[in-house]
Amino acid sequence: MITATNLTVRRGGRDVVRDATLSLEPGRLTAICGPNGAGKSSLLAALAALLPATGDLTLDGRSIASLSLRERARAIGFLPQRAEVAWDVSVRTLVALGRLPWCAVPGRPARASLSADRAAIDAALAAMELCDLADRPVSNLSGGERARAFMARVLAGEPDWILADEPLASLDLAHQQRLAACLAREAAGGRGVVVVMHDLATAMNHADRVIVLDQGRIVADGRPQDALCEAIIRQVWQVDARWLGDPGSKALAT
Ligand SMILES: Nc1ncnc2c1ncn2[C@@H]1O[C@H](COP(=O)(O)OP(=O)(O)OP(=O)(O)O)[C@@H](O)[C@H]1O
Repeated sequence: MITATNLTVRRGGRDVVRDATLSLEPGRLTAICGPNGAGKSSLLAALAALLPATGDLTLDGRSIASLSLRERARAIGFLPQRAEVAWDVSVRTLVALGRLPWCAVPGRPARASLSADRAAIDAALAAMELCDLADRPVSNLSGGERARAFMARVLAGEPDWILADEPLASLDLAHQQRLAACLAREAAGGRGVVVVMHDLATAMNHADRVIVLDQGRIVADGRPQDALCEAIIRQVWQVDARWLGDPGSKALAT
């Protein structure tokens, strides 16, 4: 379980996440929603201990700050909103970099065999439908293909937790649906999955829980139908919207 107590993130002289207190459970897909600038990316990065924050942050009862970088990287796979490659590599190499936390370093044995590494890389490439693109340089990919390659890098690491910042943003409709279903399956299989997303219908239809942030504060946290009810949407996004359709395939009319 990831537990944050009074987590506050200060950036540019302002508190952009204020007093966030929440417990995230494994085996669930949690969506973080909110308007632009609400603090979603800042909260996600702080939950992964990638951004300085005040307050308490623990993973299974241990302070995340006290974990080694390797332990942290094995536990939490983080997908930033704007992932970059330092130099141009093939898709397969990029995805293989997700295995780094499992590699041997002097004095410490690897916890995964080469065949386990290969299997994890192949599974991640297949899950993100990248097998045909595996030998292409990342620089030659389209925006959506590139986004899937970075997601595959996270999946290849087989982390206990997947924290992904807008992984659906540049995907076409079919790939959005398939990635949302993939993340829901990862959660059903026991991983903790936390995803920042703007598409409220995807959050409504796929998430087990939705956290709504507004101006750095958590203003709703619960089942999608409660946290994303029409009154909250009006209050937070200032849009008159109506949910249509049946549970699992709802659409938002504005
Ligand atoms: N490096 C930074 N320095 C100063 N302020 C920052 C920095 N990064 C973000 N901010 C500010 O922090 C606030 C929260 O930003 P954050 O990226 O967490 O929002 P967000 O909810 O993820 O937004 P979006 O939906 O636009 O991605 C914003 O007001 C933003 O301008």
